[in-house]
Amino acid sequence: MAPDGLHRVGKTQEARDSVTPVQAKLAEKPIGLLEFARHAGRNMLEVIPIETTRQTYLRGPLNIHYICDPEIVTELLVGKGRDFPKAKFTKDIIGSAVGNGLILSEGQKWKAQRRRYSPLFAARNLPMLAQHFAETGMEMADSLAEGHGLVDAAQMGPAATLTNISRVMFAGNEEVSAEEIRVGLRKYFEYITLISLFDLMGLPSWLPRQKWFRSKQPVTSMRWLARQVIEERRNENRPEPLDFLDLMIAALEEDFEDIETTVDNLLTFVVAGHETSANAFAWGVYLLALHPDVQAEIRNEIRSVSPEAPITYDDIQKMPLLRAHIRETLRLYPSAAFFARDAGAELTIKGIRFEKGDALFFPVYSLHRNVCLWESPNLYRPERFLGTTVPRGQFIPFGDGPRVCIGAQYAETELMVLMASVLRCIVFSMTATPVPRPVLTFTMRPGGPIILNARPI
Ligand code: HEM
Repeated sequence: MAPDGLHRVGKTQEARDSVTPVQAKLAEKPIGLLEFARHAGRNMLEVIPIETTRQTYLRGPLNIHYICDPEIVTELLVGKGRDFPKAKFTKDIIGSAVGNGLILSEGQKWKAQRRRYSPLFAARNLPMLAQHFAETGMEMADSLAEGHGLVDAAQMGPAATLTNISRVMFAGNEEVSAEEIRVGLRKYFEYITLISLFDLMGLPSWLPRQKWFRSKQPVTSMRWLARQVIEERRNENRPEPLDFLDLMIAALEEDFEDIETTVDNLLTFVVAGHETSANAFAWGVYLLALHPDVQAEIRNEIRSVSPEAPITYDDIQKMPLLRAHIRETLRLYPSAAFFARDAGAELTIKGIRFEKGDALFFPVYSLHRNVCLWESPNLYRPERFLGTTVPRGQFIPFGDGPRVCIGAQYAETELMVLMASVLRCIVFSMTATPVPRPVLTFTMRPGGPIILNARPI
């Protein structure tokens, strides 16, 4: 323990602080509505004012509020504003892909679904899910060991989390092949990544969107595939749940949910859980390549717990440094870098007045790098999350309150198992290829390839 009570990891703090991980380019000057629409569809980070990293509250144009004050964040997400609906534009953007599932539904419909699905994500199911994640992790480690050379971290993440989804949600079907699912999911993700400018501008939903012309075929096919998978598994009548889909079907049988809502939720979990975890994995590997000293310490931690056998849920409970690394990764690169609510009623918090209908923006990227809240916010310091508690509302990669991410523990388990499986036998290092800035469309992802060296030990 260092004299100031903080853990220090690896080399001297100064040596590590000399490297600043890549940052987003936020808007340096106020942006008009047309410019907003032009940039937002390409990269939403470009329209978030840079002041949001220097002050904790900013009044935007029209009825927009940018909120980075932890107390206001908490009051809006957990306190008086907790029932405010998701922003209408979120629904316009992803509604056609995920329907009225858990992410987008409101009121009684949302409550019933949250009650139904919460037990699926409970801690008791995580060891079973971890087994599937470990299988993917071992395969990834083997293929990296064989490849012996340059890798694109931005591609490794999506490949691994897509395999995990196929394993825990679509596995074991005879009628629908794994290849069909893989191709279907890829096209489906291409479709939802195309955020429509009109959606962001809040124009009427009957105006044509660019993505309509790209055809809704991927969504229709994916819904059809999901329905097939559910029906087929339902007919199997498995005595015990072996994966996530079994758990969903048990909920369907016990609670008489209609099958279309189950399809909505299967796709909701696929959408919410694939790209988010994939990006975190990519950024996490990049940060460790940038900080070889921390990488070596984490590797020692993993190997002292489990040198060879598949990583289990119990194993990752004994890896505090790896957990701190995942949290620091999600602070610097929160996959959900921005989310929003529409004020459902008039409310005053800390002297700031929110009118009914106002747009409440939570620019998580800026909150997590705000100079008023964090020491050296742009530097990678996993020890921030070792033995210290961050004030509520200051670190919200998974949101907070009743609509907090239902998959938060699933995601942390997935990320830790994948990282542990790979890091204990592969060393990542930087190359001369520049690292792209983050880009935010549906989630915040690397704006291009992150080329690293991967060397087996
Ligand atoms: C690193 C990975 C992940 C991140 C950063 C993340 C982030 C978030 C955030 C910030 C929210 C709240 C949004 C809001 O309040 O408007 C959310 C909600 C949600 N997430 Fe995640 N998520 C991740 C992984 C997952 C996974 C793996 C699943 C499922 C398998 C999932 C399913 C959901 C669902 C269903 C909701 C909506 C919950 C509700 O409204 O009741 N997420 N996520």
